Amino acid sequence: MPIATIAPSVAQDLDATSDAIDEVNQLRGRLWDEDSEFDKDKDKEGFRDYESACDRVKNFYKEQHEKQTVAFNIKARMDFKSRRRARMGVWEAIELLNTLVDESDPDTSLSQIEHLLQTAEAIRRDGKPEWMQAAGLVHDLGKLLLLFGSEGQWDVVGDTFVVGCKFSDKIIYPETFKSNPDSNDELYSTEYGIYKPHCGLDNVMLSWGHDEYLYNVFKDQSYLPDEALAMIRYHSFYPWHREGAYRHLCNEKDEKILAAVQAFNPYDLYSKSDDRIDVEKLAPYYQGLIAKFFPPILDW
Ligand SMILES: O[C@H]1[C@H](O)[C@@H](O)[C@H](O)[C@@H](O)[C@H]1O
Ligand SMILES: [Fe+2]
Ligand SMILES: [Fe+2]
Repeated sequence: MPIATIAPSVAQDLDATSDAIDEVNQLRGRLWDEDSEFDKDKDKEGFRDYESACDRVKNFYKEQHEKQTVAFNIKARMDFKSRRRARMGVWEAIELLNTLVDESDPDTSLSQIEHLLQTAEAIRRDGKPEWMQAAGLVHDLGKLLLLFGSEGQWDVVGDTFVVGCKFSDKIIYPETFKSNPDSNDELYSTEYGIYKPHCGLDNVMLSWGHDEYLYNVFKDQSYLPDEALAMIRYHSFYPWHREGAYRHLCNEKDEKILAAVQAFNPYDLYSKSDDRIDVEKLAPYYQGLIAKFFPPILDW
């Protein structure tokens, strides 16, 4: 947002130099543009090639698409609300996540900490605001569910989709939904299912996994702006942000947050081919960033 649009009184109160205004705006999530320099020179062909993906990936999606039912999703949300899984800081959580290998991902063999730092570094190099760097740094922390009693990988990782209405053919391996009992349900298999036209994504149940879990953790325990929370919540929702599905369920608010989620996506996806990073060297910078956007200890 241009500086001129800030109320003069606010600027005076802050005794602001333009640098100070920039900083305030960055923290509030106002100052950013959606263009990305970062992926300009990337060869995007090799990413998300599910046709020639290995059996590990194919088997993962077969199981996920069979088991993500409405009934399971209601149960997962009740379970989330009924207990606290851990208490720790964000950096500690990042270190803990490092033990995990994501079976749904055809594109990276790096550790999770490297993927988080690569994503955040790509955002930082592109001069994006601190809140977006913070979103990049934490966006996959929801995979901690794997250590908190998930049923498997199928209820944690992978792309997300809507349950409670017809499974979109824009989801990868759409044929695997044949074995999902909801495909034969007379309500859940219709275009709108349990939803009203343009009811808004806030009122729609996305398949349970690391996005939805982490959004619920951070929505009351962070100082992240709405755009950052949307990046976290919808980053795996490729049928929506990449393939254009589910527009009949979206409202005006969703059209706005779509731009934020799409702006985030290249950093998440294409940073997977970047150079290796030095975790120890970057740790102090990112610990400082964490202190700005999160309480020292959170309930997970
Ligand atoms: O395999 C990946 C991985 O699990 C990511 O964390 C997720 O965000 C993507 O949507 C998925 O395709
Ligand atoms: Fe993810
Ligand atoms: Fe990611």
